[in-house]
Amino acid sequence: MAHGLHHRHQYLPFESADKNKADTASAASLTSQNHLNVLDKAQRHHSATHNFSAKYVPLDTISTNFTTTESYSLDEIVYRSRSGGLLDVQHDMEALKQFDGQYWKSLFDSRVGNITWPYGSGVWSKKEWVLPEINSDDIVSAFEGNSNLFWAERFGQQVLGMHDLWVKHCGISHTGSFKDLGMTVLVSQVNRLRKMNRPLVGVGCASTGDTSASLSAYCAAANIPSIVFLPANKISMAQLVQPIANGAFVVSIDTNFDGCMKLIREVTAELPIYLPHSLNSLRLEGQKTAAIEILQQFDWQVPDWVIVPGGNLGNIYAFYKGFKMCQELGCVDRVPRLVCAQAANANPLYLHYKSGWSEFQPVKATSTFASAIQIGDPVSIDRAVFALKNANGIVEEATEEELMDAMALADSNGMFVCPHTGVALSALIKIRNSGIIGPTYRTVVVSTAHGLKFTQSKIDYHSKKIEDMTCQFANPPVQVKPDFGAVMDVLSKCLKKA
Ligand SMILES: Cc1ncc(COP(=O)(O)O)c(C=O)c1O
Ligand SMILES: N[C@@H](CCOP(=O)(O)O)C(=O)O
Repeated sequence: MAHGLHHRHQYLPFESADKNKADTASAASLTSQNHLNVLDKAQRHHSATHNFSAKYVPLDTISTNFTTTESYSLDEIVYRSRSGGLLDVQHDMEALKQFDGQYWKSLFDSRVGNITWPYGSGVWSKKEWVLPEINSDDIVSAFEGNSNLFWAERFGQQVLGMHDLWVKHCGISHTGSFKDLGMTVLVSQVNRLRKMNRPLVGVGCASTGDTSASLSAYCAAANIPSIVFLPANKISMAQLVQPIANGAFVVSIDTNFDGCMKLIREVTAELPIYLPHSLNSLRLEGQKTAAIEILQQFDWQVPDWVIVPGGNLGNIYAFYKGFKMCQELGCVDRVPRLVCAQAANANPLYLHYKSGWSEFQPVKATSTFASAIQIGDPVSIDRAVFALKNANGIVEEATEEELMDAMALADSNGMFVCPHTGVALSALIKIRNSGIIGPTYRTVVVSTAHGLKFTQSKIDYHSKKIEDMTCQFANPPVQVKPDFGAVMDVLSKCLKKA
């Protein structure tokens, strides 16, 4: 039950007597007295009406510390500030600061593995920092998050001479990508708005394949219509079939992602269809929990570097925001340095960084095996720049050959990563080779989608069918006759090589 996709209250309400029993049971498994105190405090605190809240404010009021009275309730349907800039979700930090860092750390830790609705989700276990005011009954969740932080011991040592390298597998998730972390928040809020009789007939996105998969799954679970605009022939078959299977209205358009994005923005300006992109900062509230989760998984020790592949550029900001909130609320004392990694064929942020952050120029993104980040005009560019400037960040790029080799190397060391993770790993290889990342630095590479969504790229690589690519780590299967002698021959050759 804990791992199904739920939108109804399938667990007992927090205040009920049975819930108290459930809490007593889970509390019994907690070892420290401190945890018991925190659970107790949290329970009292939740039974009383808490005063945690959040609202939309213009992003530039945060990035420039400029004070303004412009703000919007999260129950409003608004994507842009009055001046046309991006919005951000701002939490009432004073209310959150009434509890110290130790309280929050213990509270979040106590909810890991809990089946109490909705806290078993890695996102909703941090509900107070995500969407504090939503009623748990309105939440649509697949108990997303709590993803594996993999110690890439062999890859780290053999390829990079590093012993403290980790891969955060955000793609091992309900629909196979990190988008689930944000989509549970967005679709839950849409569910709430529809219950409030807001005129929303559905939710509609443009997509390179992962946002659409996630949107259609969460909408289907909550019986909310979803519409997806996909660039024709530019996404993997596995990604294409996801929204089709989940009953979305799928429109294939003969353009690229940027063209689809422009169209969906025009359509949502005309029709009561909600826009679920990272342009909509609600999504990032869920995505930021991956950063908090990394800190939890390191027992609240801050890693030195975190490397994130970037496309529409919401996620790099979400990571910054998660780390920053932990610092501001006393859970940790600093934020890690961030790297945003782009495919060289879709590298507007990289070019902007290399120009010393002079005026941003979109690019025409060309075909890349990292198809989900084939984006030339990212909607969250301002967020990304803000995050990188404040996290002493770096932007790096990877050619097709570099990203495919890095993906193949990671796979040959026991992972099965997507090409976007290949982009991040290849950025790491470059930064490590330049000496900026030293051998002992604790480094986390964020893996954003499941490798099984991108098998065609692996098939092309291992069959050495890619034009102008050596495919140096290809491992094609050996064809053998159905004959014992022939099989023994190939085996003895293979064993000699080992
Ligand atoms: C698998 C995958 N990795 C990375 C990204 C980049 O994330 P963002 O658009 O938030 O930069 C995306 C989507 O753009 C994606 O689908
Ligand atoms: N990779 C994304 C592109 C859209 O990004 P979003 O985070 O703004 O929705 C996708 O899968 O569509």
